[in-house]
Amino acid sequence: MMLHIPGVLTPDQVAHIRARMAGAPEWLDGRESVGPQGAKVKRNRQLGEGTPLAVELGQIVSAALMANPTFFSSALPLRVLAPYFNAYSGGEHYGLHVDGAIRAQRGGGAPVRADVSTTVFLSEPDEYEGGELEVVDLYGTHEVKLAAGDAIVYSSGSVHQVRPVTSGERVASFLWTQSMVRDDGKRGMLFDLDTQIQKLRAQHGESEITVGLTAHYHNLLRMWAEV
Ligand SMILES: O=C(O)CCC(=O)C(=O)O
Ligand SMILES: [Fe+2]
Repeated sequence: MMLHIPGVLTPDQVAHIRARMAGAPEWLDGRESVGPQGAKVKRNRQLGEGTPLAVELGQIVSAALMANPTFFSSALPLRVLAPYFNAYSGGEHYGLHVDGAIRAQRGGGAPVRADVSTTVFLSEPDEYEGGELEVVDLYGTHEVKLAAGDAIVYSSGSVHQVRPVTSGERVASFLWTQSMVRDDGKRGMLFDLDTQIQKLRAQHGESEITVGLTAHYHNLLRMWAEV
């Protein structure tokens, strides 16, 4: 499942994050945070993991995502890893790769299984050329380039890449989530069911039918969720 979630961050939050990141000494070569396969195709910069600045800005992004009902319903988050921040310019890119399935938590804690990948765009599409996030799934290749503050949520099992940024600069935040529902197909079905129940409730109010369907949703969650 791939889902575009508009307006995860407000324009003020985007402006604040960008002002804090601009010219910060914490920017490092993105190859420092990947294994040998990723390092061959990765050319970008990232805010140093665990630096006070990355932690401070990461908290804004995590809090906004966790407060977003569409993110919650689509990702069904159990554990959310601290967000990262990246920047691409001057032809920088991140070639075809897959995100590692198991990720250590900074500062200890149980490892997290990456089920859902999220990119929150921090640059407007007209600020740079190229830089599309291309996600390959069963249905083909999907090109994603969203407004600043919008997020894309996709399966961490998908091969993907960030196309070279040929002019301007693309900055973004990205993170991994372990979902209560590991399987992408089941998670997608739960999201669809929840969305339809919400629409039914909005159009016709609460009724015996919405209560019955909500019971069905929770019974599926009980069957499929790990907590
Ligand atoms: O910048 C993005 O949209 C995604 C970055 C990415 O795929 C990664 O760092 O693993
Ligand atoms: Fe990736």
